[in-house]
Amino acid sequence: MTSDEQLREAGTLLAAEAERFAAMGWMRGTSGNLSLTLSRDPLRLAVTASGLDKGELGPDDVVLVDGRGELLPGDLRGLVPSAEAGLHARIAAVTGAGAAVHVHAMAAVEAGFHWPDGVVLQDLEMLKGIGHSAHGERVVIPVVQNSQDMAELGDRFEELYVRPADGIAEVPGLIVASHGIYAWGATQEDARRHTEILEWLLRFTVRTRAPR
Ligand SMILES: CSC[C@@H](O)[C@@H](O)C(=O)COP(=O)(O)O
Ligand SMILES: [Zn+2]
Repeated sequence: MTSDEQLREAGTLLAAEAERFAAMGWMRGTSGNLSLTLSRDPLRLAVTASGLDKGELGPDDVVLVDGRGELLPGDLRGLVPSAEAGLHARIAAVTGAGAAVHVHAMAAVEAGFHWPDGVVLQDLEMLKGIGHSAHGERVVIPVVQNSQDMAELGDRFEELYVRPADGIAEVPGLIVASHGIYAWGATQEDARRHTEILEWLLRFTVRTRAPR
């Protein structure tokens, strides 16, 4: 069972994370959302509430959702789960992530615009920060078309997701075209690191390789 106390603890953590991402300009206004996986069986996530200024969240601005991103009954506070809670839940279910971050970082949106079939990264030291080799490995950040239907977006994500195998790590990120990026990890610190490093990699790639 997930207690009110656990939810508040998650809220405290996610509010601090959101403030950090907002300060970087990646969660402008109400954009972006965050989740923590609180239990696996059944799948339960703490997810930021919808429509709030993500730079000003407090410990109570999270809700508990199920494996489809739906609000658990019994929460009478009138908060609505993030419109994208369903994709957070799918990412947690498919990848086993303990935390997921979604931001509208411009570099990710630009990269998705230039390379709608996936953004190829290679021979960059920062690739080590997402668990890949700095040399000689071709890493593709998948890009899916945007949708307002989270089940559809989840299916598009699953079609492209490659599980870790043969000593090769997963790619812990997904670009949603004309929208933003998701990144995840075992812990909130891992999800944050992946978000920040992916943003760097994408910004560098757009600056150096995008057609002008
Ligand atoms: C300007 S925010 C657009 C939203 O539809 C969405 O993409 C988003 O990132 C935030 O939605 P939210 O429901 O507040 O979690
Ligand atoms: Zn969004």
